[in-house]
Amino acid sequence: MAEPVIEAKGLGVKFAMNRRRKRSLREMFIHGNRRDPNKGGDFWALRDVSFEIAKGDCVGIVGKNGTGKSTLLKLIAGVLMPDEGSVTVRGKVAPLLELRAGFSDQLTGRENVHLVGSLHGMSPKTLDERFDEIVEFAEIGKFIDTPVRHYSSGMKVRLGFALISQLEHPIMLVDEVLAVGDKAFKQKCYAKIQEMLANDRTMVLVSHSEGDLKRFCNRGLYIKRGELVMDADIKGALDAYNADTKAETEAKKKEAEAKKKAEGDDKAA
Ligand SMILES: Nc1ncnc2c1ncn2[C@@H]1O[C@H](COP(=O)(O)OP(=O)(O)OP(=O)(O)O)[C@@H](O)[C@H]1O
Repeated sequence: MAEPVIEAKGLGVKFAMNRRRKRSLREMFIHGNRRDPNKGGDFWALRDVSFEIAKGDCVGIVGKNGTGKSTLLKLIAGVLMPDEGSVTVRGKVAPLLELRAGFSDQLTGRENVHLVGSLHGMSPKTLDERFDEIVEFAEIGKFIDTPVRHYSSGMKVRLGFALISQLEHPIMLVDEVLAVGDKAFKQKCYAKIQEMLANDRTMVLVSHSEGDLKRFCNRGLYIKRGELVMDADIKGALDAYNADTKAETEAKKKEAEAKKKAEGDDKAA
């Protein structure tokens, strides 16, 4: 049997709860330059996550906000190192993470396309040949010579997608990108992704859109509080996630009703 393209074994990442954020002047004035010890400490954003992804698979990662989906993509992309376990990726990765392709705000769209394209291994010749196609796909027009900091989030995503989808790398990582584009752009992205998957590429997609996940993915990983609780076909993973969400909503509703009733009983007494 062929080796998996992506292989995660016992993956774990922990973050410092209160470490990386700089303090505002106001907070420094109130608290001094000391950290609040109660807010410190580490927490595991992902723990003991193991799975294998075969060539040609399109895997959707589902789960609530803050459960570790983007963290998992960053581990696969190699931009984050695990604290436990390992991830082996066999092949080059085209990453479209965090609604941008790694663009620098102060550079123009044109400069970014050349810089980021070459960082991903595109030759100057290929970049020149494909430049017009990239700009046309992104519908950026004359704004290609404007610094990216003046772009709307939709424009950044369009240019990022147009560039990264030109890479011929066998593995594509996509984080919530499809949520940002307008309807017409989404249709173009769908067609492009279908084309890439038809060419036997492997894709890992993080999305909160059930429609997008069902459209592309044959498999689903459901992550709950940093743990992989379901590795199944996409319908199975979504069904498990939806069932948990429904149960949580009902439990919260019951809790609120009980609280309201107790308050009413107190008033009546
Ligand atoms: N660099 C970091 N430093 C500290 N904590 C982090 C860092 N990156 C992520 N986290 C925390 O790790 C947890 C998982 O974050 P992650 O972005 O992976 O969640 P997610 O499932 O992708 O969420 P969403 O659906 O909202 O995008 C969250 O609690 C988040 O606040």
